[in-house]
Amino acid sequence: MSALILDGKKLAKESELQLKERVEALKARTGKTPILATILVGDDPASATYVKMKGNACARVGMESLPVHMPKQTTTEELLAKIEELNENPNVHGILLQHPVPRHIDERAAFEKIERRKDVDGVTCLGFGLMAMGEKAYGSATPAGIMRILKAYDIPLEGKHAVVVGRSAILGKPMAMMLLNANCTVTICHSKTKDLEKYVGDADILIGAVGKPEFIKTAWIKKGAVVIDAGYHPGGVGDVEKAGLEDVASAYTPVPGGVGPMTINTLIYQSVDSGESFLGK
Ligand SMILES: Nc1nc(=O)c2c([nH]1)NC[C@@H]1CN(c3ccc(C(=O)N[C@@H](CCC(=O)O)C(=O)O)cc3)C=[N+]21
Repeated sequence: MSALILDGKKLAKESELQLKERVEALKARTGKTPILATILVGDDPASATYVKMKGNACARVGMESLPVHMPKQTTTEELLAKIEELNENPNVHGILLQHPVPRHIDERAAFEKIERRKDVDGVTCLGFGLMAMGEKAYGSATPAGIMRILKAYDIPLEGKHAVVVGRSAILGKPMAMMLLNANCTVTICHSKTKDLEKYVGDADILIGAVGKPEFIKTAWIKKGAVVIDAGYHPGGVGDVEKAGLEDVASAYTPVPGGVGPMTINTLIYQSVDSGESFLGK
């Protein structure tokens, strides 16, 4: 059986063409460019790579990024002060704080400091709460990107059993709320779940969001399920076992080339939207 490949890389490319036009139109109208500030604290090489990829994506659509690199010994207070400064900078329309920050920093406090209108990565409690209530807010980039993939491929969601494996603040939890808002019946599984295989085996839509390489085994998955893999591990390994996946899934996101590119694209998409709302459509 050959499963449908949910090609996030292709969708992100297509979206970039549209965003480029919107940015050009905004520039023509206002003489200004949307600007995304990207904050990297410390020098984790993987995080540095992701932040660089986000800056490159800004450039491809004609936006600017304002990279802020802070040393690993930065205190919570120093980070909060930097975010406050970016909140007050009228030229900055979006703020990304790359997760994870060094352990001694209060990451939640830092996320919460981001002004609501500039929370284009959807990491604040207020943004989460509004989204969960079905109000307008920028969604957390990875789950919002996943929803855009499901929509682009017309994957039916209503009444389907969606199983989210993982419950992190910027992935599993918002993912569950987005799927619930799309009328899925949602189960959230996590490290303390007993009989994980049973839940995974009942999923029509399976979301791997645990952050453990190939933790979810192909043998557990129901025939015909739609499998979304939000895991990213060295060597192009996801949270879902690769071997045999295309024989059991009806559709799946590849790693790489699936959720990752749409995570970045969603950040850019929401940044362009924010730029438009600050500068005037
Ligand atoms: N505040 C915050 N927001 C995030 O959205 C966020 C974050 N922190 N911290 C880390 C995770 C991870 N993440 C990825 C983004 C793109 C790829 C991606 O595009 N990967 C390529 C492969 C890239 C490569 O390794 O060459 C792909 O899947 O095709 C992966 C991972 C965003 N995250």
